[in-house]
Amino acid sequence: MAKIAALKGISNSPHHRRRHSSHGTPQHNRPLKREHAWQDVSDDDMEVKRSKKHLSTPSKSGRNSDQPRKKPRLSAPAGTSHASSSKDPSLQKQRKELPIYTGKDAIVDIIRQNDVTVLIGETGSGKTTQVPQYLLEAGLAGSGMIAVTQPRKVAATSLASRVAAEQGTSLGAVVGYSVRFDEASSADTRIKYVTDGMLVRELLGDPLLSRYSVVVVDEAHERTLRTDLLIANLKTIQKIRNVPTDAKGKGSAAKLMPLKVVIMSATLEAEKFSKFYNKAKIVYVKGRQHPVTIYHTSTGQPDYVDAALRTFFQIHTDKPKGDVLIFLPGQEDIESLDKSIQLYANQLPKDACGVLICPMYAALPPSQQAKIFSPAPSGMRKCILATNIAETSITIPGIKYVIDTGKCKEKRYVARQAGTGFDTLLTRDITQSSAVQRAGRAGREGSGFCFRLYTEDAFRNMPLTAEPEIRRCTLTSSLLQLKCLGQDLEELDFMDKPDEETVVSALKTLFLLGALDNRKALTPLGRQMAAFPLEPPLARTLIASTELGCTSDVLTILSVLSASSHLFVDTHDARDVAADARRKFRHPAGDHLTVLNVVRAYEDVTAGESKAGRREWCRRMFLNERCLSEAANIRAQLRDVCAHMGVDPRTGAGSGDREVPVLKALVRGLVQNTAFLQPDGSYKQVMGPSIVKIHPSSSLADKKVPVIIYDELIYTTQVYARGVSAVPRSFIAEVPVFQQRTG
Ligand SMILES: Nc1ncnc2c1ncn2[C@@H]1O[C@H](COP(=O)(O)OP(=O)(O)OP(=O)(O)O)[C@@H](O)[C@H]1O
Repeated sequence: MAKIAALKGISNSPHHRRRHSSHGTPQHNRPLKREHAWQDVSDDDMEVKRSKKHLSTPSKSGRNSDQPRKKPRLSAPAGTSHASSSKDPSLQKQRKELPIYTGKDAIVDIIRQNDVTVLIGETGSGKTTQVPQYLLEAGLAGSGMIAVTQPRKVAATSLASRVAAEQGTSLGAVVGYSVRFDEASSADTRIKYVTDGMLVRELLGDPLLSRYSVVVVDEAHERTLRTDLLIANLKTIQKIRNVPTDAKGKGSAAKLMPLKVVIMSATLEAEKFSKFYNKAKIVYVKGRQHPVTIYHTSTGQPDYVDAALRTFFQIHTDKPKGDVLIFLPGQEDIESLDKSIQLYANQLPKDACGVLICPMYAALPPSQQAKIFSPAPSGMRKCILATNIAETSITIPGIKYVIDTGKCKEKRYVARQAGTGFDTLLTRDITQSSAVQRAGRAGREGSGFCFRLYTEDAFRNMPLTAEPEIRRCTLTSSLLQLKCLGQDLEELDFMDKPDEETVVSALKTLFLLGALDNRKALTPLGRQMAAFPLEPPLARTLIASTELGCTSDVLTILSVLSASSHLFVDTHDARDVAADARRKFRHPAGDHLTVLNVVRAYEDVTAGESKAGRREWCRRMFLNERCLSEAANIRAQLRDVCAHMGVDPRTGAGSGDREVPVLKALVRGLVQNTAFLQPDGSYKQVMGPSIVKIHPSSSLADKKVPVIIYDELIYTTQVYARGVSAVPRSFIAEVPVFQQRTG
């Protein structure tokens, strides 16, 4: 690889030690200098060990893989053996080289003998891809399916592709996946990678998860709210399904086979999980296939974006071939680093290896995220800039170097007073678990390197794992789902109990939406709301639209709100230009109807323009085409759900006055997000103590209107309302809960 000494300001001396001194955002025209003194800690780093193939359990009764199996294998069920003839030999060879392979028989035996197994194995040892296949091949799934849960969509879909390839079948046949708004499965599917949220949703229609004989809860250390809901429910389900046949009685559970639960992670408080499941068996898979050498900086790096930029170019200049994965907390930092790398990369000499930058964050649509898995063109080094979306489970081919800034964004419930509050994203230091997972993204196809932009002491002082989401996030949607299952959040057997304040807030929201009555019992409206894959306020809006005859328009608006990226492209420096370009879409009532105007205009353009033409139109209008195309997909799926529920999704399409019914429907769902104008020009929440301002990106930012409703509050220097519409006061008074108050 050509050296890049010609790059302005870069020194190529290998041991250039200097204290890091820069602050603030990267300055693009400042010369780039290497500034880290790296400390190699791989030899004594406790959590990432060199290859030692070994399997152990803490209990005396556990056998390791060298011992003969006690029980003969069960015969493989129909639908499993047919795949073997077309299995790719090189993939089969790779499977056999994984550390977990030597423990295969022991793992199968332990899972066969125990209702719940906690399996801990280093990153890359083969847990997620192999254990489900071992169980299927050994017949442990019987005639049922194996569900493997993942906290994130991208992991579920990419793992399903890999395992389908290992099984020699097409995706959606023996191996499939199911994530929100996307599914690939069939009657033949035996292993299904699912997001934890999707499995919780399945509970609503099938409370005993009767289609599954094994549920593997992967990356359980993340303790997402949905994982915790699932873990609690699996315990209840096992109590019903796993009793001896003669004690089951004649109910539907009598026909079901026992449910096996496997809890997996590389970084888990195993004892805590084991205790929760009545001393469940713990199995450790030791050893990793390829070593990862870990470096820490000798001093802290307050400007982590700048530090990442320097480290990337140190690697690019000095290190052999191999792609780079950089972990950053959020989209803004990713965009900033993207620009900086681009700028310096453009100064590389013509014969130097080029840089292909691939951003990766949740707001990118799945098709865009999938691009990170494609190989870089020859003569280029791929540099992926990712949030913690790429932290667990996934294998990104080609990644040899990881740069870990040590930062992440965490959702946290900000309570202003009992019963009111909102979730906001805060940047914070990561945990040891995250650091280990991030390092584990290297060393999956060969040896790897991880450059941590924090000191070894900082690593040792990090908490082992993050606080469970159930202790720090809004519980509205989960509470509604539990109510549909006839369960109470307050009574369910959770590993960690939620905060009382958060529970009160969720109960209050559901009561205001009409999902619960004043005895906290589920109403028919609440049950209807839970059937839509939408947050309760949006589901309430959709249901209101069916009564108000504007379902078609409301579906359009909700689809854009449910897309993972924002519709409007607003950079700080071009905000006025963007506002000018989009002026023609602006609706006097605010952002929701403006969104509707944009989608209608986009549909007109879609009808007459090529893909390139549409993209160019979006660029000129400062609109995010990815958001619009994703919204179109979501809309199609919501229409299907509506049709399934007997609601005509076309209601209101093309008819006259759209403004009044659409705003009324939005008020029904966003009733808790109402604020009144104050004499000083700010707005005061009607159902909370917060003083809010309209976000500068809103079409109402410089207007003073008496009453607003909004999609969300965000907390930066102050509390801002985003996605705002002006509504007449009379619309608020029409909401049943207000009528009850005044009546
Ligand atoms: N898509 C893929 N392309 C290439 N190799 C892959 C792919 N997926 C998995 N592998 C190989 O299989 C190995 C095991 O992956 P697997 O996800 O099963 O490990 P794991 O123990 O679950 O790791 P983690 O704890 O990081 O999720 C990887 O290290 C890699 O070598």
